[in-house]
Amino acid sequence: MRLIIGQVHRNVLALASSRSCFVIGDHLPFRMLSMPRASGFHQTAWRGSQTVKDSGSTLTLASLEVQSKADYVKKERVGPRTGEPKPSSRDSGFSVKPKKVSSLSLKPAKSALPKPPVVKKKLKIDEALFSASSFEELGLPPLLIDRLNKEGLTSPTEVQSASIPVISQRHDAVIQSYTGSGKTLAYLLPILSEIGPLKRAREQGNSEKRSGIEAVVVAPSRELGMQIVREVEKILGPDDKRLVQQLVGGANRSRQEEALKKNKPIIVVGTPGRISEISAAGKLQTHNCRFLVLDEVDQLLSFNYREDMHRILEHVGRKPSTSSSSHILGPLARRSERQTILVSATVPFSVIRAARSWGHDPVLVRAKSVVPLDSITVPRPMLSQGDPNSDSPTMSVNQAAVDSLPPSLEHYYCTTKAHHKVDTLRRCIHALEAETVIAFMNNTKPLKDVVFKLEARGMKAIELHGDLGKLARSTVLKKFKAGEFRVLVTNELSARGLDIPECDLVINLDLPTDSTHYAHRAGRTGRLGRKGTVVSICEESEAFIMRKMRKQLGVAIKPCEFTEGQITVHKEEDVE
Ligand SMILES: Nc1ncnc2c1ncn2[C@@H]1O[C@H](COP(=O)(O)OP(=O)(O)OP(=O)(O)O)[C@@H](O)[C@H]1O
Repeated sequence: MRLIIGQVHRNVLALASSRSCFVIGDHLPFRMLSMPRASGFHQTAWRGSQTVKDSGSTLTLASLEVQSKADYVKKERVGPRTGEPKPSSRDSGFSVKPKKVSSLSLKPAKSALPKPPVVKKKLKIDEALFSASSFEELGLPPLLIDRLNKEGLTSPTEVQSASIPVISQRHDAVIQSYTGSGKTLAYLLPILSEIGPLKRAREQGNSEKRSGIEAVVVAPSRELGMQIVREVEKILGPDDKRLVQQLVGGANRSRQEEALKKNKPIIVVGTPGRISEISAAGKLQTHNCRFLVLDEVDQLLSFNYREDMHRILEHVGRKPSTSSSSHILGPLARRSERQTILVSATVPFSVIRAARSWGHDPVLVRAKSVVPLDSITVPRPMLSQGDPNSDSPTMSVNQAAVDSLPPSLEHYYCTTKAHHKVDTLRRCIHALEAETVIAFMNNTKPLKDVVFKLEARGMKAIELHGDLGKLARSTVLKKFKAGEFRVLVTNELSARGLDIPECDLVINLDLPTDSTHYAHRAGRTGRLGRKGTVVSICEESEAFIMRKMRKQLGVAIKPCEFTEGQITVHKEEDVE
């Protein structure tokens, strides 16, 4: 066995000892790397006491012995003018349903009365995700475990159980696990075990004295960057939260530079542009840095970030493997200089290749497996059998999306004319009785129009895009998370990393450009094993794209329509 991973929970960490066990061979798709997911996940998530529609040629999930909120028939009154169904309460095990603005009113109702407090529903988390061991078993320091317990975090998710020992053993790692599975803490916890006030006590004579920034976390968007900062702050606690510094774009740069000087943070989290800007100005000293994390690495390695990422990779930690002494001292010495951790739900082969060239004995960590990257070979396109387009260079990108989706998600698509999309969106939200909805479009301009149309029909909606300032963006998110708006209409900006646990429906008002983008958008719902539904609304001429994505992602994306306040799921043959 080439790698020693240390004391790890037996059921969780399956370290590949030979290439033949886990290799992605020419005929073995990428997904074969992982062990089977938590069983029964998908089906149990939908058990409820719903009435199921069963109608002749129409296939319902009940006929497949899977119950879904999509299937229950609701005896809803239909609005006299809009023909729109009235929302009814849902028997779904959710705690409380906040009252939404009636869909019958054509204009948003303005009332002089004080606003009733928004009661947010709680979506249930699937316990199968926590089949793994306790934080104690993973060897985290007691102080850190105390802090986690105070935050209500008592057991690690599967990907955390797999990652924490690997990172603690100083391996460079690529962490791949589906959206909402807890990847942020999967890398933050072992890092915070090694640096700062919560770190584990070192054996006598083995204490490394370090000062300055010890970890740099890079994320592609301000929102994701700030979300990671908040996670670190929560763990560090109020007295030590100054030890994490945000370096995101759009915020005041000189204030960030002052804070770096004054607070002497041990960890910085930021966007590539701002980190490299401050580094180039000589205000960010990262030579002693022990950890470099690239969150959403496949996006960070895209052309847009090339120059900034180049600088970051050159300046964070000492350059690996170039000095003659590091050659003499061997891989262990080089390894101590910087640990590189790459994270995403979608890992194309380009990331594996990059990780190999930056890392020392790097491993690929997934929820139930850890394999040396050396054992991974270029995957053959998934669609090679019988697909004439299978040699297209985009295939490796599509391949990356496999296993990126939470198993608790339901996927549908429906077709409509372009000018009826917003109407279909409204019908869909009512039929599924969704309360916290993220609707994605491809461009910024039409977002406002959609918001206007929804508001005009009494559905509280707000837009989020990159043209808004940093403050406006964070205000929008705060209000949406607080339940002040039912629909967030947004673009690709919100597709990655955004964690809004209450989100129960994602809608694609424009189809995503490929299955990787589909996966990240879809992953905004169904977080941490909660229920979630994804509906793509497209034109008839685009339906083939959905069928293609279904193949590429390896999930059922069922054709459906929304009529009379309910969803009707079709057999695929009905629409072909
Ligand atoms: N062990 C745990 N116990 C309870 N909640 C957890 C645990 N770990 C993470 N969470 C919560 O789960 C949610 C999802 O975590 P996170 O955002 O890290 O997922 P992710 O895998 O990075 O998703 P994405 O790929 O979309 O970025 C967050 O709200 C986080 O606070």
